[in-house]
Amino acid sequence: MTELIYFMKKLHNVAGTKLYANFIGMMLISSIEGVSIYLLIPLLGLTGIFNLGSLTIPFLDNVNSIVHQIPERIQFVTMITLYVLLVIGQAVIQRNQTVLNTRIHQAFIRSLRLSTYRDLLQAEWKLYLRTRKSDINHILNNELVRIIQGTSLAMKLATTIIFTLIQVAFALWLSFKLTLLVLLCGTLMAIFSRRFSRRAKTIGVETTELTKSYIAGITDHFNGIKDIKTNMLERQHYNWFLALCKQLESNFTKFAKLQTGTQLFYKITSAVLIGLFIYTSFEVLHVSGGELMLIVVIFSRLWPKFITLQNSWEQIVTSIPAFTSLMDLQKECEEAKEFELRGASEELSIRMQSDIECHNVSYRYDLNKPDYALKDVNIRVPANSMTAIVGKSGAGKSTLIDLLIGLVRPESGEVLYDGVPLTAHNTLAHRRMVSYVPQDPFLFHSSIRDNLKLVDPHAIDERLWEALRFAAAEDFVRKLPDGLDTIIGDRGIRLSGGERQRLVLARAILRRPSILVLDEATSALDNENEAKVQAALERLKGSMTIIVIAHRLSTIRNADQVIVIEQGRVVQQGAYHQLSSETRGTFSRLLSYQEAGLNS
Ligand SMILES: Nc1ncnc2c1ncn2[C@@H]1O[C@H](COP(=O)(O)OP(=O)(O)OP(=O)(O)O)[C@@H](O)[C@H]1O
Repeated sequence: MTELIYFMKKLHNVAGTKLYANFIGMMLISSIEGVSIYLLIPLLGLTGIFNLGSLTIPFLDNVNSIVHQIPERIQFVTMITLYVLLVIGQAVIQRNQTVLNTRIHQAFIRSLRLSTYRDLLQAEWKLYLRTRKSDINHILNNELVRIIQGTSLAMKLATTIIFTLIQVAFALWLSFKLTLLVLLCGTLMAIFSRRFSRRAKTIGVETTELTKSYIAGITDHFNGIKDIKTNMLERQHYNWFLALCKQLESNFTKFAKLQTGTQLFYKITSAVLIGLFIYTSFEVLHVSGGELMLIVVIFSRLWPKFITLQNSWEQIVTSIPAFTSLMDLQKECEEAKEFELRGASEELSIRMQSDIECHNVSYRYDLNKPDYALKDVNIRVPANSMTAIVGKSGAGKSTLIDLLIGLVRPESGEVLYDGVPLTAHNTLAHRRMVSYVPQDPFLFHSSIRDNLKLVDPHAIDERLWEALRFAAAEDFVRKLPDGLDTIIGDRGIRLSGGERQRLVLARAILRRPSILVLDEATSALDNENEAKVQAALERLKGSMTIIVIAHRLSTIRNADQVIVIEQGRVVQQGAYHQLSSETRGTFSRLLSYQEAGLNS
């Protein structure tokens, strides 16, 4: 319930006065519907089906006296015209209200999408270390839709409640005892229906879990489709998918069964009650035909409202787990917030002058476990030089880079830029100096030009070619039929691994960073292209700080400094030739493994 109120408040903030207009529209539609049905009674009276004058009830007395003021020859036509006008009026209002309702809900979904997306962008890297990307996709796709459905239903429910109350008041005026009896039955039914609502909530939780698994599964499978195809894993994945689809089907069927079960229950009760009322009225109380008609009208107007209320409530309850998912994600984002997107400067404001240092830096991914990814690290990365970080797989190289660029914060110790400790306040200003090239480059399904201009939307073609030349990518781009306008596919799938790496390197250079970080960024290059990239990096030395992680040690021969990490600790630090001459050191061992053709 708290979740529902929270999102209704958000809806109110987005829609403002339009929400009231929408509400009034819904009320008008329901009122006209009610009035036009009650108008049928005098209409039927005029046809002579029963005698209006025989009824001694206030509403019909008033209507009767108004009807008798109309000249007799046009009474019937006037009543029919009034009825038709009311129905047309209702249809016109209905159309406008539907459009307004769509506008409100589209604005609301946009606002939720934008705020969630912004919160995610503003969150620290640590949020992404513990959250599955597919869960984020799931919330931004499925759960948002369920939230909109839930809030929309809540609005309708509020209108139904108000309208039911008006109808109850009206019905009480027409027949106090009968209405009281209907209300009593309704209350008993509502108490009995609580078990339906509890069941609806359980189904809702199951829906969230199943759709989450669905999105996670298909994301994983299609990310790893090459693995699936090359290892012939299609059958296993198909069987998994089949089982999940069956569970989803069963979940939706369960909800449909629940809803129709509630409806059936209410309808059966309604038939039994109406039968009982008619029997008692006719046989025991000996009421007239007109009053019996009234009983049927009241009952047929009021009772379906109880069914609608119960059904809407069940649907709202099933969407509550979606509300909770989004609220949890928002809370996590808020706790992990590292900056405010609005007003954030795009400038590469600072340039590093002296060095980056780590003072006794230790880091653990999981504070509840004893294993440190890095322990007591003390290093210095001088400005405008090339530093290489080497070590076995899992030694802690990428973690060290993440700490150096402020993506994660040390558990203890400090990272300093030009002697100033990196803090929550200045991290982003420093990170703007960095261009990072990962091992698995990130490219969009768009043209080469768009992918490059992502970092500098105003860059002219000449600068794009210059960056491509630098990254040894000019030749292959020129050979492509559409050159810079070539569409490169999902994550650049239409290019080779080496071509992708060179494109991302060109993009990194285009930014003219103060610090260039290459995390295994040349691993997919052949010897010729690697030599070209090395020569380019050599030219850059002196104008920017270059930090390189490389498994292939030949690529770091020109480094000014090599840092060797083993099991999270820095075990050697110095110039390439100095370290290679320390025969008992880790670096010499790594070198000899590679020379012998073994993997480190
Ligand atoms: N997101 C994570 N959650 C938990 N542990 C992690 C995470 N990322 C890395 N680790 C652990 O931290 C340690 C250091 O990992 P890191 O990725 O820094 O090694 P690396 O030297 O870069 O390895 P590689 O050369 O294989 O990329 C490893 O033991 C790894 O299992």
